[in-house]
Amino acid sequence: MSLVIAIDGPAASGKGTLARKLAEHYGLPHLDTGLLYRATACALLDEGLPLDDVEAAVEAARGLSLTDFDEARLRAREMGEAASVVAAMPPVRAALIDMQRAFAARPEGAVLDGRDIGTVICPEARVKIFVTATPETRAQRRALELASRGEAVDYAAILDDVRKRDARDSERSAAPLKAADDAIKLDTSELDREEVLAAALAIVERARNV
Ligand SMILES: Nc1ncnc2c1ncn2[C@@H]1O[C@H](COP(=O)(O)OP(=O)(O)O)[C@@H](O)[C@H]1O
Ligand SMILES: Nc1ccn([C@@H]2O[C@H](COP(=O)(O)OP(=O)(O)O)[C@@H](O)[C@H]2O)c(=O)n1
Repeated sequence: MSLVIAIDGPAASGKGTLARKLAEHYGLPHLDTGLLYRATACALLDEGLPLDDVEAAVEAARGLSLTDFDEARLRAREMGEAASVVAAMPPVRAALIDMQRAFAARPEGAVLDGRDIGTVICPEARVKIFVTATPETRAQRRALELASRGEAVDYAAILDDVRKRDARDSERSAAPLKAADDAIKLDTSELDREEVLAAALAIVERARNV
């Protein structure tokens, strides 16, 4: 049986890092679904269009190619903000569903991370993990990440971004950020990357052996 692992959680909780490590461990393909929303927003910004231009956003979403992302650019601070604006529009989410489900349907399985993987994209996933950490921890991690990429960082502004994005992602009506009822919560505030991986592997192995 194929192994689909759904990882969800708020901004900078460590979803992507964990998803990458799990994918490597199990030899599965990984899709960071946040990049889809970031790339959609980026296409609008590049064309000088407003982020609330639904038609243009849907067209940009439909035209995305999974192998064609400029990650360095997409992971810039302002793209996270812009992504959460386009991600609140139901037609944009609808335009991205098939691509994500097709990825998850690969015969060997897949690891996907985002906000709605366990709830909407892969409700039948064998393993669902909801990764959390305090806003302060997440802001600190994101500040370190952006600084290491050469972005000027202001911890207070990043904490403010994290809080605003949590609110926007949780309060929207379309696929809001929330743990699926059958997701296992993993608080990473006090754990380093290896400890998070070890805890997640224990969760996956338990789920596989049920
Ligand atoms: N357990 C951890 N402890 C410390 N730093 C972490 C941990 N997990 C991830 N990070 C770092 O925090 C930043 C955000 O992690 P990332 O996996 O990109 O989060 P997300 O995908 O949830 O936005 C990255 O720089 C990553 O290396
Ligand atoms: N499955 C997903 C993934 C991301 N998103 C949106 O895209 C934005 C950027 O997602 P991301 O996962 O790249 O952001 P970080 O958690 O890495 O900061 C989020 O704030 C969400 O608004 C979403 O709505 N659904």
